[in-house]
Amino acid sequence: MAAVIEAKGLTRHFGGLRAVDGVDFSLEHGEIHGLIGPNGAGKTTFVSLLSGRIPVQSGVITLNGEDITHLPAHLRVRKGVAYTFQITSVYPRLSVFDNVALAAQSRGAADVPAEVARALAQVGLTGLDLSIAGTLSYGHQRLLEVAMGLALRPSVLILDEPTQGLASGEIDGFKALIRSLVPQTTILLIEHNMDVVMDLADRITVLNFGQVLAVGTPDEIRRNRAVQDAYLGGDHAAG
Ligand SMILES: Nc1ncnc2c1ncn2[C@@H]1O[C@H](COP(=O)(O)OP(=O)(O)OP(=O)(O)O)[C@@H](O)[C@H]1O
Repeated sequence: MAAVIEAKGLTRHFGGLRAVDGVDFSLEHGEIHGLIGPNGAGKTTFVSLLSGRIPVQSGVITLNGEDITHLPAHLRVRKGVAYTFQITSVYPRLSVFDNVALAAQSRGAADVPAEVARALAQVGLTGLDLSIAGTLSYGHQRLLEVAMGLALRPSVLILDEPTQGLASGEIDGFKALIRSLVPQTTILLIEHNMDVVMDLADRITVLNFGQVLAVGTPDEIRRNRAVQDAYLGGDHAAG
């Protein structure tokens, strides 16, 4: 498999804090790649660097071989990299339809209503078009966020803790959704729910103190001693 996104030596410090510290990373076409690590390990900062939400201090990011290290976030979206970040990206006073329509319009979709219907069907929110987004359950707002990401028709979809707030009965549906998206869409998934990430991911990267602790299949990661130590021992809580 070829890399769709590659990062080399990616670094972002906040003052003396090494949030992301020389990370090498490769996202292969069509895979579901889990990104895990204890709280504060640098996961959100790392994907924010990939999406262009915050600037890189040093290192290089390539997308299909093209250097995008300094490309503004909206141009990365246009090139197919969509990052659905925490719930703040949903407009709570707008309808479900309008939220997804904004995303579809932003990439110049020809038939916005059809695009909205497609994205809502993919995440299982059909029928809630006219609901005001802010009145949805938290779990449904997370799915709405995914629908907004899908309306961008991304080749890479970065999801930051998408199952947070989902009821356990909704998690199976979410897993089926993610599986239905690959291989057309490549998925990078920050996930605290170990069962979800172990079940879904083809490969997992573990960050710890801003650095890559391990990369491997779920089985390899489960058996990795350094990973076990980072989660079970150490001086910070498990994520
Ligand atoms: N804008 C910022 N200014 C200063 N420090 C920051 C900033 N953003 C993140 N940090 C710090 O960088 C470190 C990495 O944070 P980050 O949110 O990337 O970790 P994370 O692995 O996503 O954590 P969590 O699992 O808790 O979401 C933390 O110590 C955090 O406090």
